[in-house]
Amino acid sequence: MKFFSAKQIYAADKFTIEKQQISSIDLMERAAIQIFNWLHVRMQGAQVKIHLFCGIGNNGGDGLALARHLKEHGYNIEVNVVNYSDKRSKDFLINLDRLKERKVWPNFLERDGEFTVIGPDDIIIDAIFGIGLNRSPDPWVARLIGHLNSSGAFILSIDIPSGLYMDKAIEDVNAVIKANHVLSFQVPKLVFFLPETGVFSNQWEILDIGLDQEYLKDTETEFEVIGKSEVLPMYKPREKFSHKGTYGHSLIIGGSYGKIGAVTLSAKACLTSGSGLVTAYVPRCGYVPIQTALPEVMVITDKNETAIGAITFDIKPTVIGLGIGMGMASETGDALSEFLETNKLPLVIDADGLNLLAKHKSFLNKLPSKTILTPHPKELERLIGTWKDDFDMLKKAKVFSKKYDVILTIKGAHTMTIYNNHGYVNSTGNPGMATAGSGDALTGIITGLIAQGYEPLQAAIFGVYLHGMAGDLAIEHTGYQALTTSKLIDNIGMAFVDLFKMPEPPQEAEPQEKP
Ligand SMILES: NC(=O)C1=CN([C@@H]2O[C@H](COP(=O)(O)OP(=O)(O)OC[C@H]3O[C@@H](n4cnc5c(N)ncnc54)[C@H](OP(=O)(O)O)[C@@H]3O)[C@@H](O)[C@H]2O)[C@H](O)CC1
Ligand SMILES: [K+]
Repeated sequence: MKFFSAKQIYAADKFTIEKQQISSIDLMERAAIQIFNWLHVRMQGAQVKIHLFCGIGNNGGDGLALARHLKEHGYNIEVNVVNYSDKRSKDFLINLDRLKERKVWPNFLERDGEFTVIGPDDIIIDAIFGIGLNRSPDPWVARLIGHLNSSGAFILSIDIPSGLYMDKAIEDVNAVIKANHVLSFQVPKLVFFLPETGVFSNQWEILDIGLDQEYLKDTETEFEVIGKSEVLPMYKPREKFSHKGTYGHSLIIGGSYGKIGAVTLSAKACLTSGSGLVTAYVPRCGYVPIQTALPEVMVITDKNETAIGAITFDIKPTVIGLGIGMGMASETGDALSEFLETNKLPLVIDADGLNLLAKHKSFLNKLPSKTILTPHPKELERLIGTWKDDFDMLKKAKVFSKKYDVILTIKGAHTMTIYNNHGYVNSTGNPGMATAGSGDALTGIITGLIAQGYEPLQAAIFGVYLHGMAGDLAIEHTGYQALTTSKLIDNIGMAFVDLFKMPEPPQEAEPQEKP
């Protein structure tokens, strides 16, 4: 699914209105009915106090239309118009009239007014600002937002938490609604996925308001979210008349004294994701542990006992995963430098491999085209320098990726793969995966996919998805706390199987009539 800019969403509205021969008020009504149905299915007429806070634009219009439906179904509502501007939208005004016709009289909140008291068991509907926010809210609106956030009431935001911009960072974190749930129209918003802004949408879901599918399909976007429907077409079925040579030979290079486990996990994940053969290249101290833990994996040892001192081998691997548990010894740096001089094989580089690249920036020029780098934010900072905010980070990551022609897979709650000015944001995974060795497993999976013939970009995107899905399947039995990387690896197989499972049918809501 793509992430559209506010401008593209407005254009989609316009296109839909023309093509479906409807008016903008009809689209707003669709949106409001969808939200009403969502609430009605859950509340079943319960008389909990619902405070609606509506701006003066179309987000506010959605809120007023919702208020009308709630009133008609006997809900206990109080409507507040947050009067932050005189420039009221046409559809806001139409809905204000429709509400007054039903004898609902909103409170108009002004700069110096008092705010209503809200109990912790009440519900707040946040329809103050939508995707049209383009400057900091006035201090009194920020104060109102603070008042709502501190009420303890459940906050349901319409489209986007008020105070979040679509395409830039927040100036004042106290002037943003902290939503318990967001009902967003038609398409997800990138800000739900970025670390600094994602915290304002605890949970979110998309409501289909019938924007033109053809328009959405044909419009190019910079970022997209990766789910099952994006990765399924990438899957390469196994041939009946194939053998282990068909699926490539992965070489995992890394390890140092005390960190041989990292290579063990990576090699196991690589094998489990389907690599035909896997060899580990480790210092001598790694020989016995890996041979004992992983009988399927072959081992080549370095001349050194405790840290890699030369990367030379006489096998012909398809792809190399490099850096896990490798340490930063100067002789390891020299070995990497020498290896990169002649290496032509595809590379996946993680952990200390990345730290060595950051320490010796000249190494970056020696990487083969489309090398995959898998940094966590701290490793990324060592590579690209500091950033002001998430948007600045994405800009710098794109520049770096272009400069060195590398694929950047930036690990986080929503791991993002950046290449060729495009960003792929992963949707699988969970907080349990913040555990030792999780990144080592990811390197192994991506390496294993390249071994099987996946293009590097596809391997990075698909590998991140599978890794997250394996973690999601594993926590069904472990919970977050007890999830270990070994258990995640045990679920890689089921993550492949899950690709072919049909999604659960959506819950049917009671349809509502137009006014
Ligand atoms: N296709 C869809 O997704 C649909 C979405 N709908 C809803 O419409 C909103 C977007 O509505 P819009 O009217 O464009 O914008 P807002 O409601 O977010 O804001 C209203 C205006 O407020 C002004 N503005 C912006 N920032 C500030 C500020 N800090 N202080 C005061 N005023 C501000 C701005 O106008 P200006 O001319 O003054 O710049 C905004 O235009 C979307 O989020 C959905 O909820 C439709 O209902 C259906 C289709
Ligand atoms: K909102």
